[in-house]
Amino acid sequence: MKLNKKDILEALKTITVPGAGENMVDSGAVTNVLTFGDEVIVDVTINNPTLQARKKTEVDILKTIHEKVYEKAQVKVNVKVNAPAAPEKNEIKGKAIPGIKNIVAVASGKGGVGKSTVTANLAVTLAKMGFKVGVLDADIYGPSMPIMFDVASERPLSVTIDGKSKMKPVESYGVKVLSIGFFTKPDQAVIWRGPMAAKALNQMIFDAAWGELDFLLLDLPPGTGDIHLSIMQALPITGAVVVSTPQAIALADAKKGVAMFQQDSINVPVLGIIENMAYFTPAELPENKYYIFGREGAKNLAEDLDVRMLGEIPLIQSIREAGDVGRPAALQADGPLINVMDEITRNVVEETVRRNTDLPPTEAIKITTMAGCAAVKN
Ligand SMILES: Nc1ncnc2c1ncn2[C@@H]1O[C@H](COP(=O)(O)OP(=O)(O)OP(=O)(O)O)[C@@H](O)[C@H]1O
Repeated sequence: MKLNKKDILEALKTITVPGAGENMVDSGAVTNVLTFGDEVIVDVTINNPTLQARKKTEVDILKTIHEKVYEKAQVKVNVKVNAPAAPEKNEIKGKAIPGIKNIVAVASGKGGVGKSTVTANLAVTLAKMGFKVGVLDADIYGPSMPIMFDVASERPLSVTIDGKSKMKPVESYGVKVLSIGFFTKPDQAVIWRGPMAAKALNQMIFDAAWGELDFLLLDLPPGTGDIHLSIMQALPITGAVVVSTPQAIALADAKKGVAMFQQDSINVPVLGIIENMAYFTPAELPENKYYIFGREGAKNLAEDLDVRMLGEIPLIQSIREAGDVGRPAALQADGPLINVMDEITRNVVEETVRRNTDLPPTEAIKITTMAGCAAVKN
């Protein structure tokens, strides 16, 4: 069949590119259409640089041409991203920390959704991939990293670096850990309020001997309170990952979490959403998936907010057991979590690289390639 350009343009007038109100032809997003027999090449330019936006544009064009013009048309879509001009001043806030390349905040709107479990598993997976990783547990309401890394009875030692006394993070499974939990008794209610907690956190960052780190994961307290603001003002946060479970109530809070980071005055890029406890898989029936808390809620939320869905973590008994005994489940030799965590971690690295390409380089945003990360190359 010989396709004609006019029919293609008419069909493309029925769809938009992400973020645009007008259809993709009238908005000027479609910059060229070429037809040869049953082949079509569509050049389209979009403003949104995310992988989802590019994929969605491509799929929408493909589907529309197949549905409205010719179902066997061979369609090639060239998506160009009209990258926003690099901001004049670096958007990263706070002082850059020498040696720390990326600070990734792990947040959740609601408590108990598994934010700390995800942080611990992300950390050990990044370390397995060859990255230098630190975890800073800033969850003043329930610091859980000392237990999750089996270092609850340890305390950071003091070391002298360049004549200054510094706090040496405790090391476990190749990950350097500092936690507000090291400075409180386990049974003591933590009633620190924002400024005090922020001061303690500042010390754990600026007065700590982290050494060289590719990633410092920051386990934030749940919610969107004052303490978050203090932390984000004090620290050069590269990007944030938001953890949610599939229930509507958790998703509503996750949405607030994403909105907090995206607020103009904060403007911390959201790397994506991770859905935890996405489905239940019993150990004896590893192929079965039971969506007990609802299905694809986080995926829909990610699409809605136009942020990346980084992956789904199942509800598995061994994840809870591993957390309780202080050996993150991602360290197991195999099991249902390994592939899932590898994929999510790769996605986090990918999004960090993408985000760093869009901003001018600073001390805080140095990872610009994924070279050296064997697992990422797979
Ligand atoms: N995917 C999972 N499968 C099984 N258990 C899980 C999973 N994720 C988290 N858990 C368990 O749920 C409990 C809460 O998890 P976690 O402490 O990580 O939540 P949190 O969001 O960090 O909580 P907080 O509100 O204290 O910050 C823990 O006992 C943990 O082991």
